[in-house]
This record gives sequence, C-alpha cells and structure tokens, in this order.
Amino acid sequence: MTVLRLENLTKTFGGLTAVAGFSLDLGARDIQGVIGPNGAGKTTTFNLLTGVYPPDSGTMTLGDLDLTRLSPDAIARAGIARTFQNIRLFARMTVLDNIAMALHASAGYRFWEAALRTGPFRRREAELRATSLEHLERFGLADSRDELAGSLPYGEQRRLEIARALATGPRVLLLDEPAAGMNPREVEQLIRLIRKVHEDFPLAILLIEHQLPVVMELCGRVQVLDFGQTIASGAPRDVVRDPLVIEAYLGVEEP
Ligand SMILES: Nc1ncnc2c1ncn2[C@@H]1O[C@H](COP(=O)(O)OP(=O)(O)OP(=O)(O)O)[C@@H](O)[C@H]1O
Repeated sequence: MTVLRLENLTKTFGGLTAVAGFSLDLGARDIQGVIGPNGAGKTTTFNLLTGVYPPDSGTMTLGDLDLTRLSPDAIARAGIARTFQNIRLFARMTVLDNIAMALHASAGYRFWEAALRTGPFRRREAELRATSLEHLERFGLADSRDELAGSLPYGEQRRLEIARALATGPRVLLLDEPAAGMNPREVEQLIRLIRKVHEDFPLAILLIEHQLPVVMELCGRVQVLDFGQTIASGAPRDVVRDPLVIEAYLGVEEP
C-alpha cells in the first residue's frame, strides 16, 4: 500500500531547474533512497515535501491527503518528519527537553492554561516528561537526559535528532544525509539504528545519502538524480552498475 505519492514535482529557482518531474511511490513500510552528485536536487526534493517551498507543478499526497499546498506545520501534523543534513537540535537545552519540546509542539496547549500553569497543564507536563523519558530509553539515551544536547558526541546527536523526529509518531521519516561526517564505526551504528527504527515503528523511510554503502544496506529501491532529473531507479545493486549513474558520479565519458 502506498503511503506517499509524488507525481511530477518540478521546482525552478530563477533560470535553474533544481527538480524536474520527480515522481515517487513510497510503500507504507518501504525504505527507499535518493542519491546523486552535489547539486542534483536531493535536498530541494525534501524541501518541497516538507512545505519549505511549494512546487511549481506536480502533486504530493500522503494517504488520501493532498499535501501540495500545505504549510510545513500542517505537513508535519499530517505525519511527515525529517532530520537535516546539518544536525538541528536545541543545543543549549537538555536531551530530555529536546524530546519534550517536540511533544509539546504537537500537544496543542491553550495559551492561558500554560500561562496560569493550571492543574491540567501541570499534569500534562508531568505526563510529557514521563513519555519523553520512555522515548529516550528506547533510543539508549536515557542516561544522558540531563546533558545539553550540544555536548553529546556526534553519533549520539544524530540519534537524538532521529528520536525527536519520531516522538510524534510520523508515518514517513525523511533522513537527509544521516551518515554525513561520520566515521565507518559510526556509520555501522547508524545503519543498525535505522534498521531498528524501521522494525519498531510502523513507518516508511526515505533517505538521501552520499555514502553508497548505507543505501546498499538499507534501501529496497533507490532513485538517482542528476541536474534535477531522475536518471535511474531500481534495486541499489542494479542502479550502481548503470552506465548513466557511473558517468554522473565519476564523470566518465561514454565510449
Ligand atoms: N533556495 C534556493 N535558491 C536558489 N537556488 C537553490 C535553492 N536551493 C537549491 N538551489 C539550487 O538548486 C540545485 C539543487 O540543490 P540541492 O541542494 O537540492 O542539491 P543536493 O542534491 O541536495 O546537493 P547536496 O548534495 O550538495 O546537498 C543547486 O544548483 C542549488 O544551488
């Protein structure tokens, strides 16, 4: 069953076509990848999908819901969560508060309840902290709950960012180059983490990645972008042998 369908998305900036006719069907339990050289349009695709900018043309649907013109907030509420190429955490807040903030944002408090700190508000605050702690436990981060997020080692910051994205129960998780800046040991741990997330949570994952081993290990299907165009798609082991893909990556001239 398809959870996310993108049809013919196009986005231009001035005279530059960043994404040209991008289409994708993501099954409810798929892990799919998007790869391509620098500037190929990968991050722009995620920015369209999360409502950072509207597409010039094309449609995006999540289940029965048309996402195409929705705001980033509405798209997040509908069930699409993401992480960023450069980790975005509240670095000066504690690990626990980073999760609590994500839950808070989706809890929908009324302003006066929060301002007056009424009984129901305090009760929900306590519940929120308990839920946040449980969530941290699942990700092996409970012992670091009182540390500042910015002081965690890089691999754990990435884990916290993924934990935060999952706190509100999304149907689709977008990971933008999760292995960027990681050493081989951290990459191994990340692959295990993403596998476990996929086993434990009922969601689909769409992954942008430069490091091919990550894509080869995790993705059932991969799409290759070059100058905004999809130049190949299919099983990772077939796609990496495609002459067009080799040329795009290595700049090899065809004979
Ligand atoms: N907001 C913007 N305004 C103008 N041009 C943009 C904007 N965002 C992206 N671009 C351009 O669109 C093209 C695609 O960029 P994009 O960031 O999507 O590529 P990418 O595949 O994610 O690259 P990288 O691997 O380097 O992150 C690039 O030429 C980029 O300069």
